[in-house]
Amino acid sequence: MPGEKAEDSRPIVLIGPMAAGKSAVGQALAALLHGEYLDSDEVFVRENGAIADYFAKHGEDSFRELEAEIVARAISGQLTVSHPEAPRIISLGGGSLGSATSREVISRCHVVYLEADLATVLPRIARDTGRPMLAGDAAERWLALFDQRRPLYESVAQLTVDVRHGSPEDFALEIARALDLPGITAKDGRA
Ligand SMILES: Nc1ncnc2c1ncn2[C@@H]1O[C@H](COP(=O)(O)OP(=O)(O)O)[C@@H](O)[C@H]1O
Ligand SMILES: O=C(O)C1=C[C@@H](OP(=O)(O)O)[C@@H](O)[C@H](O)C1
Ligand SMILES: [Mg+2]
Repeated sequence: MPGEKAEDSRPIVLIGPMAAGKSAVGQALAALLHGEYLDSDEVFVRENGAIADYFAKHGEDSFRELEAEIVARAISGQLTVSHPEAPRIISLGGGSLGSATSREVISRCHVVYLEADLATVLPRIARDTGRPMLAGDAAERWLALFDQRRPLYESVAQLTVDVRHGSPEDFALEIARALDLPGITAKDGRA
C-alpha cells in the first residue's frame, strides 16, 4: 500500500569495538522494536562458561572458532526462540569480524557499526571487565585493537552511528529511524 513500509525480516547486527555499547544498544533496540535480542558473547558464556576462563584454558583461536559458529547460528535463526517474524537484533563481540565466514554471513543483514573513541570507552574499561583481550594496559590494548579492526568494521557497515554522546536508548532510536523500520516515526519512535 502507498506510504506503508515494506516488511524487512533481515536481522539487525551491531558491530564495533569493545565497550562501544553493542550489548546495551542492542537491548534498547530490541525493547524499542519489541524484538528478540541475541548476543554472541551471552550465548558463548551460556554454552562454555566465562570468556576469560575459556581463554586461559583453551586460548584465543579456540574461542574464535566457537564464536564464528555462534554467529552463524544466530544469524541463521537457529538460536531464535521468539515468533519467527519478530525483529531480531544481534550484538556481536568486538573481535568477531576477524572471521571471513562471519563477515560473509552478516552481509545478508542490516549491519550497524557503533563508532566510539578511547575517551568514551575509557571509564568503561578502566576496571577489569572480564575481557581477556584488554589484559595489561587496557587503554593501550583497546587502541591497538581498534586500529587493527577499524577497516573491517568500516568495510561491512551499512550504517555508522557515532556513539560518543548519548544514551543507548538515543542510539536505538537513531538506528530505527535510519533503517526506516516499520512502526517507527521520525517524531517519537513509534508509529
Ligand atoms: N551510551 C552509553 N552511555 C553510558 N554507558 C554506556 C553506554 N553504552 C554502554 N554503556 C555501558 O558501558 C559498558 C559497556 O557496554 P556494552 O554494551 O557491554 O559494550 P559492548 O557490548 O560494545 O562491549 C556497560 O556497562 C554499559 O552499560
Ligand atoms: O574484541 C574482542 O576480541 C572481544 C570482545 C568481547 O565482546 P565485546 O565487544 O562485547 O566487549 C568478547 O567477545 C571477548 O572478550 C573478545
Ligand atoms: Mg557486548
